[in-house]
Amino acid sequence: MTEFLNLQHVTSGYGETVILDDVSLQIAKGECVALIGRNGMGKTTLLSTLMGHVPCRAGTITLGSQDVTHWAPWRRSRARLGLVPQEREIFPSLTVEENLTVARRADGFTLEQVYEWFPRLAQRRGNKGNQLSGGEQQMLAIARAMMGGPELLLLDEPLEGLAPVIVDIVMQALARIREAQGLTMILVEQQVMAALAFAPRAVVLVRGRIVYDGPSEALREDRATLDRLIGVHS
Ligand SMILES: Nc1ncnc2c1ncn2[C@@H]1O[C@H](COP(=O)(O)OP(=O)(O)OP(=O)(O)O)[C@@H](O)[C@H]1O
Repeated sequence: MTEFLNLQHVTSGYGETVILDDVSLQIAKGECVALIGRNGMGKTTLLSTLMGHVPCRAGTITLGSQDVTHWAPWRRSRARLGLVPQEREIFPSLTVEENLTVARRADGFTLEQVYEWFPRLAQRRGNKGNQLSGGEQQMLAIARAMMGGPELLLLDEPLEGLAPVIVDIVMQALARIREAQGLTMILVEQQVMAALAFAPRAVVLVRGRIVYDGPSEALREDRATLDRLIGVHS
């Protein structure tokens, strides 16, 4: 496997508190990984550590051939790390199109391209951020991240609070983006079955440590392990 992202013995946390504890993880270019676990197990902290919003206290993070362990967040974005944050963080007083164009990079994707992935956004292009439904805001958050031309896209609970029909639209768009661009993705999601169906590989965090790293399908079929590690009953 040619590693694209390589975490070696990464430890990070907040103040005195250690959250990620000696995490080692290698992800190849084009891979899609579901990062799952119960509430508070460190999934968002892992994404924040990758983005540089939470400092890495020990260990190393390499992206491509570059050691980014101590890089500032803006430098990591420039190195093509893209984040779709849980809070979406779209600009409420800007239109859809303005939200997208402020995030545009010369070597990122075009408006036409993201509208092709999300036709609903094309229809709403003149609407302000605060006039969008939750699903449209989520589509905009993903589309905006794509305007930056990421090679590694980190998604923090993109399905949270969405109606099932919108979940399908968002997942289909993500699948199209992945296929077309060979994008590497880490998907943090509480909708575990949807995440396991989408991503071929699953990583499970329990109290800041990786306790499972393997095929999603094996985990989907092993309800006892899923229940023990994540608490999935259905
Ligand atoms: N800014 C912060 N300051 C202090 N502690 C924090 C901060 N953010 C998160 N934590 C703590 O870190 C631990 C891991 O939180 P994190 O948000 O990474 O978990 P998670 O797996 O993403 O959970 P969830 O599924 O609920 O979002 C939790 O105990 C949480 O309370």
